[in-house]
Amino acid sequence: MSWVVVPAAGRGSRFGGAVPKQYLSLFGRSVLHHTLDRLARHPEISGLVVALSAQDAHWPGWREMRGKPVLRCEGGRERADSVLAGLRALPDAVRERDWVLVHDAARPCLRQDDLSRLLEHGRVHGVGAILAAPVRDTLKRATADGEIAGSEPRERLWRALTPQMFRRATLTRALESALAAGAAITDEAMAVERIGLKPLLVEGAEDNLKITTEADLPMAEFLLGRLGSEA
Ligand SMILES: Nc1ccn([C@@H]2O[C@H](COP(=O)(O)OP(=O)(O)OP(=O)(O)O)[C@@H](O)[C@H]2O)c(=O)n1
Ligand SMILES: C[C@](O)(CO)[C@H](O)COP(=O)(O)O
Repeated sequence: MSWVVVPAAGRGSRFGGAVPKQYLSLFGRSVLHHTLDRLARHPEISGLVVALSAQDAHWPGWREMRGKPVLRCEGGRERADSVLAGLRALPDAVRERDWVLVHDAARPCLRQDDLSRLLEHGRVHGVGAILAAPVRDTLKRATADGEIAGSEPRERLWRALTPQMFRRATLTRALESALAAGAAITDEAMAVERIGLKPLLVEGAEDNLKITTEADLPMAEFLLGRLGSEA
């Protein structure tokens, strides 16, 4: 059984609008509710820690989801600060070598079988693992003027998704080191790579969408509707 840290303290500046995107409605419930519900639904998830903005005026105060405990903590300036705060807010019962997952609040379309596969392969591999999707488009590098400077070979290029899973102590120390060094960390794996470890890539569904811009919300609604009460 594993706990999940859910970074939900972002402002959604790329999305825009007065309400942070994690609180926008999909089928009458917030994005965040859908995300927490999909995590809590999985039999191997034992609890959730949600990192919230200090200015969060929308948090409904959930204390449990599907009978599993929901704790909250104050997030930080960057996503990595929020994740570290969440790790520090985990119950003492979560031991240093226990596996902990991190999953974006803005990803409500997580599939149960993807979560199962991540847990299975991550535990076997032993260092840590992330859900990811292979790049399927040709990638171009741009000049400052928006012209094509060159094409990047896409062999062995993957898009990092979440959840990402690591042992509590490994991720805590890796994030503390990265933040102390002022390193730009946009996912947990980067912090762990930085200390010389090689987490495993576990292929996940392309529809594990991160709601980032306005165009993503109707897409998330379509994908969530298609998942239904799925797996
Ligand atoms: N200081 C931060 C920044 C982001 N997040 C969370 O990290 C996830 C992924 O981040 P992103 O999609 O970038 O969300 P925002 O930071 O809100 O978006 P933007 O960068 O457009 O402001 C989101 O669930 C967001 O709430 C967080 O907990 N703490
Ligand atoms: C963690 C992540 O979702 C993996 O792709 C991504 O790095 C988050 O980036 P954001 O700019 O904080 O949304």
